[in-house]
Parts: sequence; structure tokens; C-alpha cells
Amino acid sequence: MVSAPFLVSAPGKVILFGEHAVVYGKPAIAAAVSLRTFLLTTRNAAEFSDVVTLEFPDVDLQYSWKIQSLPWNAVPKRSIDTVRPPSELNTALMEALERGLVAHLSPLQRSAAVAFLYLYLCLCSADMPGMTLSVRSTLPIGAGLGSSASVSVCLAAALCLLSGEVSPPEKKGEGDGDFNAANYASIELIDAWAFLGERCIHGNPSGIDNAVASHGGAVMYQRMSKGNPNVREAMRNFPPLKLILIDSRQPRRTAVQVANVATLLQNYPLVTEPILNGIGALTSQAYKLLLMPKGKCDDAWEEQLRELVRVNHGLLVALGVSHPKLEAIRMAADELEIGETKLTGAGGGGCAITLVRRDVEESRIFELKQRLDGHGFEVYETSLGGFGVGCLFPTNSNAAEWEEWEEKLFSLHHMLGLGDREDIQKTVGVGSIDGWEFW
Ligand SMILES: Nc1ncnc2c1ncn2[C@@H]1O[C@H](COP(=O)(O)OP(=O)(O)OP(=O)(O)O)[C@@H](O)[C@H]1O
Ligand SMILES: C[C@@](O)(CCO)CC(=O)[O-]
Ligand SMILES: [Mg+2]
Repeated sequence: MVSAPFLVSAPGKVILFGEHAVVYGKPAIAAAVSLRTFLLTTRNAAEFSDVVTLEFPDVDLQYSWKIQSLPWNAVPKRSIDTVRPPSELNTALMEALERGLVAHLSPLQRSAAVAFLYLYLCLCSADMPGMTLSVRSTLPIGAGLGSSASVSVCLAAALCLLSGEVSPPEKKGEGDGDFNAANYASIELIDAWAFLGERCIHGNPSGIDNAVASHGGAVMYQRMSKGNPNVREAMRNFPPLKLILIDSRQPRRTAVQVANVATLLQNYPLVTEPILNGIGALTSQAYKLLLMPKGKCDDAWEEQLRELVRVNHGLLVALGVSHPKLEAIRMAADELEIGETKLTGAGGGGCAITLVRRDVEESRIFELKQRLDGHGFEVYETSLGGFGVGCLFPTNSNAAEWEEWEEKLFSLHHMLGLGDREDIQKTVGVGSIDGWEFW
């Protein structure tokens, strides 16, 4: 059990191949991005010791609940011989939460508040002191980069730390290499709780987004049925890919896009199943390509990868999850012969990625960026495959910085503009403050 204040952080992700099909048990490939969510947990002052406060300034939400008035009676009893939470939400608890506690909030705010309350009630107890949990993200919200999963992972990590379900990361010992069994168990537990947060936010998640946000790096992920453990293959020697990440700035909700594909599958199973199988098959091909030793990543290799990007996007269009703005991005990149483009994440708006040909001159990339900017789209600079969930505690040596970034992160109570985002990344970014520890 740790005491506040402390900070946790988790990354967003880019899905390179396989979104939507991954919900139906097909493989998908995703990597962590350098844009991240940060969650600060602080102890409330004495006059607020009986409330838990949630501050989600990115979605304009600040709300306090009296701890004693929360529906503790509806919380399912945990089985004493299982550490991991069940993978299904408890219906009685969900009903108790949605009945009155969050009814007045907008859908954007409500799903995040429900995720928080669900995890808080399951992981904490009615006698916990009053706390404030403040969340800020440098990820665009609802744009396909896994903002919901990075929030869920941060909530799960903070609440697991508060309740003592996980301990802060252990320093890796000599001979441990990258692996430490206790840290691995902690990440698995945070991931499992975050999956329930994702369920609160978008109904039927595959689990790939929270897996990447908690473990970091790049993974091939496959959801298994009938209680079998999901496949999560870390892809360690992920080749450096030249990607442009573009946000169409068309808002959409993953829950809606996933539900639309479910309806298509229900109405036209004979048509939709082969599309999902096709996405699964092309992802398996891409997986083999991405595992090739560096020496074999020649022009032909690159060409095949780009082809798979193009086919993947075509199949997503067939599923009905593209958007005219995403098509405009794809057409601009096609016209300038920059590479192949696909939507990433749930689609219906949000982001696209262009896998850039290695031989393209910088001037053409510059022109693409200018055209996209003219359409009001936003181009992100990000690197792939970074750290997963981590935490930072104030120490004597970082006390001065602690105050500086706390101010930077949490005093800006408005939606992030690009300037703010870059500023925050630079100031608080993992790697720029000493003391961040990763499980
Ligand atoms: N910074 C944030 N503060 C509070 N809530 C957030 C924040 N970021 C995301 N959320 C929650 O996540 C929801 C958006 O999640 P959604 O799954 O629709 O999109 P995404 O995760 O950005 O994209 P994708 O799932 O395609 O990767 C919001 O409605 C909100 O509930
Ligand atoms: C659309 C989807 O496949 C990816 C969202 O990032 C949904 C999921 O896997 O949970
Ligand atoms: Mg999401």
C-alpha cells in the first residue's frame, strides 16, 4: 500500500494491422506511442476527507462523491483463491452506478466516470481517506490512439497501488535482464483491471489497447475464447518504420464503431465473416514480415508491408468504419505517391497512418503535411514501442521538478491545444524527469 501523492502514466497505441477483426479473435499488431496519459493522486485536505474527487479536465469534468454514499453493497465479493479480476463486468454494480451517480453527465464524461467508480469500488474500501485523482492526457480523445485504454490503465495502476494490490516497481536485479517476475505479475494485474475499465468505456473491447498501454513495446495480440489466455507476443526487434500519423479531427466513439461492425456481422454473416478472416490472414502475413531479420528488410519486403496496409484499409472500408475525412487523407498521400495509408483504431474518424516509402523525398512529405494542415487535420510526431505503465513518487532529489510539472499538467483546465501538448510532453515526458519507474 502506498500513500499519495504519486503520479502514474501509461501510453497510447497505434494499431498497425487488425483492428475490429481483433474483437472477433483474429490477431492484431499494435505498438505503444510516445503520447501518454498522466494521473496524479493526492490526499484531500481534512474538510474533504469524506469524499473522493475525480478531475478529468480534458473532458471538462470535476466531480466529488461522498465515499460512504457509494453503492458498496453492490460490489461483488472477490474469490479468495483468484488474484485476477473476472473479465466480465458485474451487472448489479453497473446498474447501481448508472442509476443515479452519473446520469447527469455527457456520454463522453459518463463512460470515464463509470470506469473510475467501478474500479474504485472494486479495489478500494469505504474507510479509505478522501483522495483526488486528476487525469491529463497528451493523447487526442476518441481519435483511435487508445486514449480510453491509457486512462483505464492509469486508473487501474493508481487504485491498485492505493489498495496494495500491487507494489511499486521492483528494481531489476543483476541477471534479471528485462524480466522481473514480481513486476510482470503487477503489470498483468493492472492490465486485467484496466480491461474492466475499457469494458465500461466501450462495451466489447478486445483487450489489445490496454495490453499495449500496460506492457508498452510492440505486440501481436489475439483474444482467445472459452477462458483460454489471450495471446500477447512481445515483438522485440520491431523494425524502424517510417510512419506519418494524421488525426482527421473527426470525433467518434469506439463503442459506436464496434457496435456497428457487430450489427453488420449479425445482418450479413456470410459477407462479414470472410472480411474479418481476411484481416486476420493479412495480419498474420504482416507479423511474419515484421519478424524478419534486419538484413532481409529490403525494398521487396517494404513493398509487401505497404500492400498489406492498403488491403487492410480496403477491408475496413468494407466494414463501414472509414469516413470521408479519412479517405481525403488517404487520397492526398496516394496522389503524392508517399506510401500506403490505413485508418487506425476504431475509425469512423480519428487517425490514419501512412507507411512512407523509404525513397520519398522530404519535400513531398512536407507538401503532404501542408495539404493536410490546409484541411484542418493534425499531423503527430511520435515514436513507436516505448515504455508501458510507470509511476513517479516525490523524492528529495526531484521535489523542485515535481512542483513544476504538477503545475504544468494540472493547472491547465481546458482542452489541450497542440502547444500545450508539446509543452507537457517536454516537461513531464517519461525520460525527461528522473525517478520514473516501470513495472
Ligand atoms: N484525458 C481523458 N480524460 C478523461 N476521459 C478520457 C480521456 N481520454 C479518454 N477518455 C475516455 O475515453 C473515451 C474515448 O475512448 P474511445 O475508446 O472512444 O476512443 P480512443 O480510446 O481515443 O480511441 P480507440 O479506442 O479507437 O483507440 C472518452 O469518451 C472518455 O470517456
Ligand atoms: C476497434 C478496436 O479493434 C480497436 C480500438 O482501438 C476495438 C478493440 O480492439 O477493442
Ligand atoms: Mg478506446
